[in-house]
Amino acid sequence: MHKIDIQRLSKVYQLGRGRTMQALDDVSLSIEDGEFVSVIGASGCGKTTLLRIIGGFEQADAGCVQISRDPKASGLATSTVFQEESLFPWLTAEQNVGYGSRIRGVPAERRKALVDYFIGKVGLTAFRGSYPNQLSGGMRQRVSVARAFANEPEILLMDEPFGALDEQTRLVLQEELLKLWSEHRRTVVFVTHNLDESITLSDRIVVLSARPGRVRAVIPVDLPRPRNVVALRSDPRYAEIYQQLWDLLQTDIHATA
Ligand SMILES: Nc1ncnc2c1ncn2[C@@H]1O[C@H](COP(=O)(O)OP(=O)(O)OP(=O)(O)O)[C@@H](O)[C@H]1O
Repeated sequence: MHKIDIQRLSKVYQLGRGRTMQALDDVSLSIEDGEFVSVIGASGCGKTTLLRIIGGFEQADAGCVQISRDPKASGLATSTVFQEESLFPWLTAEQNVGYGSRIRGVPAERRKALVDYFIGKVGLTAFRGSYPNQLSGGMRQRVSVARAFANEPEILLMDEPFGALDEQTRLVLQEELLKLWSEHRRTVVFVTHNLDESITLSDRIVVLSARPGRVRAVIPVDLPRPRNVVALRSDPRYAEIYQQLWDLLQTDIHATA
């Protein structure tokens, strides 16, 4: 049984006055338990829409998404990390990280252990009492990642979580995410515009066509793990995959630029 089974998904947005916008067309995709899958494609091809439908934030017009739940799991089915800052500004870093488990009624002792652990894992123990506006952009995204893991979800949905960060911070956060993911295997669906990021992180990369998004190709990333986010780039296989992605994308990118 697949962890996520997406079958013949289509989405049409109603824009008013009878106008419509088809974002996705007949998208089918299966994602395995514990797999890290990235979704790339030209701007506006429906990547976020796909993620939002998987997360239950948006309804499909046709097709369906089936998530196979683990009967032993106590956490959420999905937890989402957005590109834009989604922390509660009136809560400290640790309160943000613990928010989901508090709402789920996780006992205080377990909640504290989860918060301590994940705040530590993203290197923010010294800043646990700081409010979001007292943290840098990179630190805020670390809090968002820690919060998502602390929700103990079966599936992590990540929508360009590092898109607004500078290159060095992005690399550091990619490395931290890879470490967290290898220690706490979750199924991850990761939307990005960044080809390097998709290769560095993923087991497979789903390339969507320009709008309406259709699955153009699914590229396996057969690079060994654990991966060093910088050293990986000198692997000849990395360059081959990059070229393959670029060849698939460039017609769409020229058409939509
Ligand atoms: N709520 C909405 N109402 C109407 N149209 C929408 C809505 N959300 C998205 N769209 C349109 O659907 C299409 C797909 O949008 P989506 O955000 O899923 O694409 P994307 O691939 O994530 O884009 P980007 O890479 O630029 O972030 C776009 O043309 C967008 O304008």
